[in-house]
Order: sequence, then C-alpha cells, then structure tokens
Amino acid sequence: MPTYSEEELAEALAECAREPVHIPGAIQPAGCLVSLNEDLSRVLQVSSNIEELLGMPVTEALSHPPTHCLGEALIARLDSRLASDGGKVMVGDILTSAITGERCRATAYRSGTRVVVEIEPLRTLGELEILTTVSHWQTCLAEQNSEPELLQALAEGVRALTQHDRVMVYSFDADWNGLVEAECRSEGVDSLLGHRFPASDIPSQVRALYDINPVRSIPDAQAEAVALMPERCPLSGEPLDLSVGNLRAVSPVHQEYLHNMGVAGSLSVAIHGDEGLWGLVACHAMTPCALSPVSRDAAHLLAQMAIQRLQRLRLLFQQRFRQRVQETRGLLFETRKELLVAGDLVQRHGHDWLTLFRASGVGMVYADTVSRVGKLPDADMLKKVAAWLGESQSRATAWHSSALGETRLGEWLSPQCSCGLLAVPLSVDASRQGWLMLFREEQRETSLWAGRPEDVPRMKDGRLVMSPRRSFEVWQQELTGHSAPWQEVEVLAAQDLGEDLAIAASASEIFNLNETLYQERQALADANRRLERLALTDPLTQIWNRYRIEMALEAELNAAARYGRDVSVLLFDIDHFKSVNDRFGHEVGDRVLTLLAQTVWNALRSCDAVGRWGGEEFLVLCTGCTDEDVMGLASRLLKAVSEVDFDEVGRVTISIGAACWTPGESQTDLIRRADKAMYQAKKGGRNRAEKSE
Ligand SMILES: Nc1nc2c(ncn2[C@@H]2O[C@H](COP(=O)(O)OP(=O)(O)OP(=O)(O)O)[C@@H](O)[C@H]2O)c(=O)[nH]1
Repeated sequence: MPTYSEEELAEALAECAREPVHIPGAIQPAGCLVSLNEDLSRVLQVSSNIEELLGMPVTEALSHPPTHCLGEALIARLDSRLASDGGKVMVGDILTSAITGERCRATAYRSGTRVVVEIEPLRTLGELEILTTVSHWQTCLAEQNSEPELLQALAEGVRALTQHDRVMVYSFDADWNGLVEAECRSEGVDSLLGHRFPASDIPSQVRALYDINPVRSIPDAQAEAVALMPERCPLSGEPLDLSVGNLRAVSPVHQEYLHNMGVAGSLSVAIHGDEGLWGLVACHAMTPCALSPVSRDAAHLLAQMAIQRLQRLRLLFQQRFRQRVQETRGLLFETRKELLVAGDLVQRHGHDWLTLFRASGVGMVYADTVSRVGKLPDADMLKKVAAWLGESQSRATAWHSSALGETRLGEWLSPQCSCGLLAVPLSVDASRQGWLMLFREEQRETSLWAGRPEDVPRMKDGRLVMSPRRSFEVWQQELTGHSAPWQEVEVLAAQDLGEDLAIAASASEIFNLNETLYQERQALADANRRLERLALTDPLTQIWNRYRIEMALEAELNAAARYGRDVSVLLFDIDHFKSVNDRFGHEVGDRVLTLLAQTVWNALRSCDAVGRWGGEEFLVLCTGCTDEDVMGLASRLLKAVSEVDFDEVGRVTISIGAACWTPGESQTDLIRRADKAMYQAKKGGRNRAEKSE
C-alpha cells in the first residue's frame, strides 16, 4: 500500500514535470553543435567537442564568423533555407568532418532568436540500403489487415532499420500508461510483450516534447554529456532550448531509468494519430548503439505509415460495423411492417444485437413493459435502473459506463454479470419514454506491469519525489470491475437502434389505438343494429312490429298516391285463439303465434310484408295488388296456415279481412275497412277471407 498521500503524490508529479529537460545546457556526444545569432553573422555557443568533428578549438570557433567553422556554402544555404522554411528543422546539408573524414549531416533549426546547427556523422547502413529496407516494410505495412499484425510488422521494420536489440510498439491508455502491443527482439533479450509501463515513466513535459520533436535518439545513455560553451547565450544570458534538436543531452533521471532497466542506448519514435500522441516505438540496445540520422528518420517514416494504416483499418472496422447495424435496422424495418410491439422486436432481434454489440444482455423498458434477452438483471431491477436514468440523465443522449461499480448503479447491480452498460433513451413523447439497455459482463484481465507503478514515488530528504524505477520485474495486477469499453461507433449505432425502436413503439401504439377505435366502432354499430332491431321487430314472432309495419304502410301509401300504384292490406287473426291459450297455456299460444307468423312470412312475395298488428292480429301489406290479386293472396294464406301442424294444438285457422286502398284514403280508414271485413269473415264462419267493398 502506498505510504504517501494524494497531495504528496500530486506535488511529486508536478515537481517531476518541472524538470527542465529541454534546456540541459549540454548535448550527447553523438555529434556537435554550433549556435548562431539570428542573421548568421556570429557564433554564440558551440559544444565543447567541436574540435573532434570539425578540427577547430572552441575558442577559435567562437572568435570567428560562422563561415570559419561551417563553411561559406553551408551558411549560404542556411540563409536561404531558414528564410523560406520559417524556422522549421532543415535536413540534408552534407559536409565532411575535417578530422575523421566521415560524411556528416547538418540539421538546422531556430531556437528563440538563435539558429542552432547540429552536425552528426552519417553511419551504418548506406542510404540506398535504407531506401530498399523502407520500401520493403512500407509494402509490408500496407498489406496488413489486422492491428496486431500491423504493429508487429512495424516493430520488425524498425528493428531492420535500427538494429536495436528490442523494438517495442506501445500504445497509451487514457491515463498515459503504456501497453506493449508488439515486440521484435534479438535472442537472449527479455520479452516485455503485453507489459504495461506506468504513466510516470514518461513525465508530461517529455510527452509534450514528442509533439515538437517525434524522434528521440540516445545512442549511448551513459556517455558523458558534452557541455555548451558558454553554457548560456552571451547576448541574452538565456539557456539554449534544444527541444527541436536531435542531440539534446539525456536528463539524469532518464539516464538512471535506462540504467536500471539495463538499457545502454535507445530510440523512441512518437506515433501520432488524429487525436494526438497514440503511442511510441521504443527501441532498446543492450550495448551503446550509434545510429545513422537517416535510419532514425526512416524509422519515423515507418511509424507514420503504420499509424495511417492503423487508422484506415479502424475506419474499415467502423464502416463494417455500421454496415452490419444498418442491416439489422433493415430487418427491424421489415418486421415493423408486421406492427410488432417494440418488446417483440427485442425478443426477435435481441440475440443478433448481443453478437453485434458484444453484449451479454439486452433489455428494454418501455412504458410499463420490460423485454429481456440474455444475461442481465431482472425486470424489476431494469425498471429501477430506467427510473434512475430517467431522473439523472439527459433524455437526448446515450449513457454508458464500463465500470458500473464506480457509479450509483454499482449499489444495485452485481458486478460479475453487469459490469458495463450502454443505455439509449427511447423518446416517443413526453409521457411515454423508455430505455434500451445493453449490458456487458466483467472482463477480468491480468495486467503485467514492468515494475510496480507505486514504487516510483520515493521519499528523498523528507520529501516525496518521483524517482526512476529500480525494478522492472514483472508484477501482476488483476484488473476487476471493468467490462470491455464502449466504442464511440457502438454508442452511435445503439442510438440509431434506439430511434428505430422508438418509432416501432409509436407505430404499434398507433395501430393498437386504431384497432381499439375500430372495435369500439364495431360494437357501437352492433348495438345500434340491435337497438334498431328491437325498435322495429316484434320480440316474440321476429317479424315487423306495429310501428315498423305502420311506417311501411305509410311509405307505400305515399308512393301509391304519387305514382298511382295499387296497395292492399290483409288484416287477419287466429280463430278461437282464446281457447288455445285456455287449453294449452300461454306459452303454447306464443309458439302458435310465432309459427303462424313464419308461415305467413314464407308464403309472401318478397315485395310484400307482414307485421304483428297487436295480440293475435297480423297485417299483411301487399304492394301493386289489385282486388283480384289480394283475394288470391288471402286464399293462399288460408291454405298455407291450414296445412301447418301446430304440434299439440293441431290445426288452426285464420280469418282475413282485405281492403284495397282508394286514392285519397287515409291509413286509418283503410285499416278500419280491413278490420270490418275481418269481422265479416268471423261472422261468416271463420277460416275465410272477406273483402271490404
Ligand atoms: N299466447 C298469447 N295469447 C295472446 C297474445 N295476444 C293476445 N292473446 C290472446 O288472444 C286471445 C284473443 O281472444 P279473443 O279476442 O276472444 O278472440 P278469439 O278467441 O281468437 O276468437 P275469435 O277472434 O272471435 O275467433 C286472448 O285470449 C288473448 O289473451 C299473445 O301475445 N300471446
């Protein structure tokens, strides 16, 4: 357990970050340095090893114009290049060492108001050989179709160029810890593949230097630094900022770090992605390793090519993922045509979404319904989570966490089965809202640290300081409480899915509402029909009631008056019906009435109608009937009734009174005449028809 407080650690880190690594006042002995004033007319500082490379003592170089130590041609080129390059590093001016006869490369850059020229011998691989090597690995990188293979090819390519004993490609996590993702090494050198390096290994100001100058070469970490003469600018008294250069002396802290790791020389090449520093290619040499500036630049070139390919691969992955999501959305649209409720959609497609989103469970809480597929909390818990999300989160955007234990939900959810959650709001309207939730299980990982991160801060003179690590022994750390992180592309895709589900939910609701409305309308129409029937039908005999037959008669008489048509009525009742009731009971009497009504109804033409006039009296309305016709119909009815067997009652007869309408006659008068005629029939012996004259 750390024995220091958070504040002490923060102060130690800040102190470490204040180390002025960019103005060491010295360079590495891999080359020499000349600093000039802005108009290139005066030498201001030189490195104390200038004589070893340029064959000229420090005092001589400082007391003569720059052309004396650097030559007329180089100064002329510097003059023109610096004017056009606006102070950027300038490479490619070659001169030959006066002492060793080696070809050297001069690199110039602006540092404040000064111009710095660094001179380094060109060594090892020939330029042509480097070109061939770069070209080979460039092709190789372009052919890689997976991230691990690509990073492995980068490690191998850089090692082919620099000949270091161990070349690692490591990426930074969100906290700037490094993870070794690929490695290429010579036999007998320990592997650090899969190891993590704590963020404190590269203090923030050193990381910032990688933005200015992506390549840091240390051919011999323990070589004595070469002082600048004088140490500060003789004009301004300012130290010389060597951030942009290649020769900056190694900070004592870094020297100790490399020593503790058993590394004699190193090369670090920053890998910058679209979002800044992505990682590093870190090369270690177990013995000092002189490196040609051209190889160094070539290594940088390969790193740049690799990151471009990496970004392309990630883009392709994202495109493929979104394509698959689009396909799922297409399926959703297809099934939406069936107007499934949103919950059914989850049941139907949930398993596909589990695969697509690498999730262990998918749930949806919408209105009062919960749908679940896979491994996830129970329905009540999902409702509780949805309620919390609704209260505490924006309704417009997705919410996600890959460490639920660190959130409010950690109190409710078991970390083993629900460690990560991506929740997407389904907003249908203000009153109806829901959440689509994708859960991920815990992803237990064993992290191999190259030394314990906590060992870095140490007490020195009663104060906590960040010290270079002494031990790089593998230390295992169990990472728990985390799921795989949610990628941005996954969050966006889940939001698309959420929108589709919200649309499906409202579509099915509208359908359900319409359905209910339709059913209610049907019920109303049925009730109306029943009412109408009740209002117009005789409940016993199921033929028209008096009201209905009167209406029909009225309409017929109006039409007859208008078009001069014939209309007749037959009024009849059962003979001696009282005795039927008396002998067999009222119920039997009812059955006789019903069967009689059906018999008459069946005997009529479709244009005629019969209604119950009251009691055991019936009225037949005959349209287009002359006197003759109506008596013919009356005879047919007498016959039809006489042929019916009325069960225990046996045969019954009826007496009919017929009346033909005369123009101008009222309905009442017409009926009265028919009634009179029926009376005549009764009087005449029954089971007969009489016609009103
Ligand atoms: N079962 C039953 N009987 C009814 C109904 N409406 C009227 N009646 C009976 O019909 C009988 C009519 O009797 P009356 O008017 O004396 O006539 P009748 O016995 O048919 O003799 P005539 O008409 O002179 O041949 C009565 O007994 C009524 O109770 C009914 O809806 N159901």
